[in-house]
Amino acid sequence: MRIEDVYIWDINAKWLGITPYQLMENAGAGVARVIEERFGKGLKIAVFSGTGNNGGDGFVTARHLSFENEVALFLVGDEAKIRSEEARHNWEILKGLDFVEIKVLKDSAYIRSLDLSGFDVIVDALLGAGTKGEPREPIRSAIEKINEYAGEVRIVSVDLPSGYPSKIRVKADFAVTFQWDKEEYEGFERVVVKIGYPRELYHLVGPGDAKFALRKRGEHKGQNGKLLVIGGSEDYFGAPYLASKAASYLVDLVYLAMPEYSAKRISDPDLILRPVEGRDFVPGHVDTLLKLAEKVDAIVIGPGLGLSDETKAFVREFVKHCAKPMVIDADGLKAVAEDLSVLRGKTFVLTPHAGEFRVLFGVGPEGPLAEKAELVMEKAGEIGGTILLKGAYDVISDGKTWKYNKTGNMGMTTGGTGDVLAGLVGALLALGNKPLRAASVGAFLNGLAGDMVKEELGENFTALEMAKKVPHTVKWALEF
Ligand SMILES: NC(=O)C1=CN([C@@H]2O[C@H](COP(=O)(O)OP(=O)(O)OC[C@H]3O[C@@H](n4cnc5c(N)ncnc54)[C@H](O)[C@@H]3O)[C@@H](O)[C@H]2O)[C@H](O)CC1
Ligand SMILES: [K+]
Repeated sequence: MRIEDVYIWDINAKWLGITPYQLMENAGAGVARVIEERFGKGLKIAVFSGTGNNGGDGFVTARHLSFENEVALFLVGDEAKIRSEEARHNWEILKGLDFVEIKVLKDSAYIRSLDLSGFDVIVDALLGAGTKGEPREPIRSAIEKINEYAGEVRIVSVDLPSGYPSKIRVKADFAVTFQWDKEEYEGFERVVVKIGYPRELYHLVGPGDAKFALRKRGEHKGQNGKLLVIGGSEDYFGAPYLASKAASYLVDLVYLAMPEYSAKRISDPDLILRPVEGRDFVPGHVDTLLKLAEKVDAIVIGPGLGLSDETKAFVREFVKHCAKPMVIDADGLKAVAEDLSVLRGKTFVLTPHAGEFRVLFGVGPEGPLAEKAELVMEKAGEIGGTILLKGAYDVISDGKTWKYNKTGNMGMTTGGTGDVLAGLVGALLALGNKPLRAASVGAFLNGLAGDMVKEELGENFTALEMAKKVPHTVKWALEF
């Protein structure tokens, strides 16, 4: 688990109803418990808090320890800077108490004059996962003051030694960190305490994943992703249009390559049409499209292509020579199913439903979620890419880990919802997301769009209404 996961878990935990207040209470209670287990009670304890949530954990720790210990709480910084609601809430509680001595320290010189020799334990809750760069004043002086007592006073850090990973960090006996050890933490002893997360958070896709996936890269035109959608045939033009329309809300430019015969049916100013001659895609179109592919960040290939041998040969030839991240969907899946070797060395997401999964791998995904996940993970590992298995719960795996998505509803069995999904996954790839996150968040937003449309129109809706809901799903996720 990485620090980024902490923020995704906190947001997804809130989505499940586990509030940041509960997490902070459990974090502070956990630190207090470990301190009393290790050092006993009736102690003189100094808690140093910063103005972030690490400091917030310190406020809770101070309150819990004050029940059977003498506690002094030093806030280092301006209390007006205490940012989060949960940290402020715990600060207000502390200020309302009488047995905890509180000092607000803003002046580095004063901090450097402190005498901490009378304390048995110092709790370091100055900086945590939100640290950026070397510790700045007055936090820096507090770190150096605490370090004067390393070896003679017990020093316990909350989450990580403040200042880490810079060299100017608290010399802690150990850190009490939360829920799991983090990959980035090393060089100091950690004690892990749980703070109330359910195991589902390892796998369930939520607004936390979406927030990280939707961070816009630059604000300049054309930096926020370019996507090429390849689809359509003599009989179908709706599918590639739906994929393109949905994607156009997330990326700057969407090129839509279709046979000219059906391209005539599309007139949407948001899309850049790139018709190719004829009625269906054939191998002769590969070079033209590979040239077009050089201009974009990701590709969706498959919606509405049709299943003629020529078209399937076109798909395999294109995939074999394409160097960009690809979503292979719908008829494109049946084309590559005939020769999976074209996927070797590629970056891709396959988006099969159960039937297409069976065509691809000769086995149907049955049974409970965990069994399906194992199968999807095994097949994704075998083909070296990411698979998004669509279903009541979508299951996504890159062969190393797996995710599942619960958004969506039965109204989405209507045609075209898979095209919207393929467009969203392609757009998220084009925004620079890795395939696992692009596929997971694509499934999440697609289902959310379906849920929002159902809210409005009931269960009879079209995929076009879903595509038009995409901006609302993005807004909801970013504001969550
Ligand atoms: N799920 C969990 O693990 C939980 C963790 N909790 C605690 O939350 C902190 C992370 O809180 P956050 O507010 O994001 O950041 P910090 O408190 O670490 O610091 C931000 C704070 O400090 C200022 N700051 C940042 N860098 C510097 C610097 N180099 N010098 C000086 N000041 C700096 C910044 O301006 C902010 O004011 C995590 O570590 C856990 O302790 C939750 O409480 C419970 C769930
Ligand atoms: K800390």
